[in-house]
Amino acid sequence: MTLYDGIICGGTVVLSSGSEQLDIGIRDGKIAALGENLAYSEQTPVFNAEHLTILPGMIDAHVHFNEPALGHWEGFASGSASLAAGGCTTYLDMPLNGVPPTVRLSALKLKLEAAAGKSHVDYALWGGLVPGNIGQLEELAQAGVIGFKAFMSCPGGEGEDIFREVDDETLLQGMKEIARLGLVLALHAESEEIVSRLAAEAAHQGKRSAVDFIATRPIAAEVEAVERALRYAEQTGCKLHFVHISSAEAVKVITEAKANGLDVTVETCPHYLALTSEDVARLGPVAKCAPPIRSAADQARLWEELAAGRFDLIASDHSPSPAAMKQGDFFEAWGGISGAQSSLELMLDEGYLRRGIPLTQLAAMLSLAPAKRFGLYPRKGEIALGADADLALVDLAGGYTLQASDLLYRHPQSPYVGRTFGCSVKATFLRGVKVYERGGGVSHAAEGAWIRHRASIGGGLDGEDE
Ligand SMILES: NC(=O)N[C@H]1NC(=O)NC1=O
Ligand SMILES: [Zn+2]
Ligand SMILES: [Zn+2]
Repeated sequence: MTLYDGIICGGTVVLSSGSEQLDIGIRDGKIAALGENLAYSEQTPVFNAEHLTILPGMIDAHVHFNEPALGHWEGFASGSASLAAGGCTTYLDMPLNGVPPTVRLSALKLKLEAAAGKSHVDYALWGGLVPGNIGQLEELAQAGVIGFKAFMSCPGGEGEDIFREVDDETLLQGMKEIARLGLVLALHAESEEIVSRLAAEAAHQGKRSAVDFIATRPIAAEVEAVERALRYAEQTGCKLHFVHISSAEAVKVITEAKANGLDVTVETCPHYLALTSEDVARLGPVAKCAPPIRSAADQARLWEELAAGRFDLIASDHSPSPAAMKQGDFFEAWGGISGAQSSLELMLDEGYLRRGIPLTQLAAMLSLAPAKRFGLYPRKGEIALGADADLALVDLAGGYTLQASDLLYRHPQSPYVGRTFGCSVKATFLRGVKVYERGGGVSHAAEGAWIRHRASIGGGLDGEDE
């Protein structure tokens, strides 16, 4: 009889080819068997997943966990616990808003030290492209960052050693270097010229409301930045990934660039799909982010783009701050939404239950595409023989209303508190080990490991990658 370390029985398993009712046999943290009525011994631990749907664990390509230095905003322990509770098994931590930002090798080492032994799920790290650090990119790539991130508009934050937006020359030369290194450049695409001018005008006119803030960051600012970056990509051959795209207009431009042969991918976030500008006005700064959340009509067009398959991936852009910074004047408040724990449930609720978008299509955006784009595939990204047994077990009929006390963030704030979901994550498995079960919470052990970009294994830095 085949021996397994564990079996998950009777769930509806979302494969890349469609959903099937299958047992999953796990050995050495990997998926060792997928089949009906797998045979196992009396000693084998069994998790009964009848009535549950099993998706590949989400890979959240975009979180800000703030360590080193700003662990009181969010940390690896609390942030990763919230992800585990939300069905996410791997995350990609952005090179900001911790201090120092991950823009040189010494900072990457500090980031790794801050993360070691604290994460409940696996993680990979982004490096940053900022003015003056092009000479540092190669070392970061060799050490195993999964790509680089740059801001085309001011990222906010205060202090000396903080992440800064790129000027056009840095962007162009940085793209040349990143093309040479063969990695992807992720871009926050908003035109600094447009948004800073509009913000100054609004301040001058005493405009302070949520609606005023949204008007300072128009869709045109996103489209202009996207178009400029695509021109540079054409010149340099650099692979691009547009993070948190908020408008169908920008998607259209990116789709055309893909058709012209550019290697470019596009992400959106659940908040652009689940909230509208009216919600932002009602909720206040807890729903402030950049680019801002747009009108109901704009949101409907985003869903059309998503249903048509024109978004490559979905990520949370979890960018929290202490509660005091998410209150008061809308323009002064921190820009960033806490959403890490709710991404998968929001996409299943709004995408599958309400709009009938197939589970396989959602899983492709939530897991497979990020794994492929950022060098984690085939180890991660889908439920397949030989892959890590990273799984989200979901009850698609098990609705609930989110309470602040459900949130595992460092600061339990979220624009989704009070929202009723039609489904819920019941359990999360990381490399075959149950790390979360609804009602029982997140396991004490923090066994999440650093995963380096596949192409860098054997490169510069001694890591924990197995
Ligand atoms: N600095 C930072 O995390 N900014 C993020 N927050 C947000 O709302 N958009 C971002 O890019
Ligand atoms: Zn951003
Ligand atoms: Zn971000």
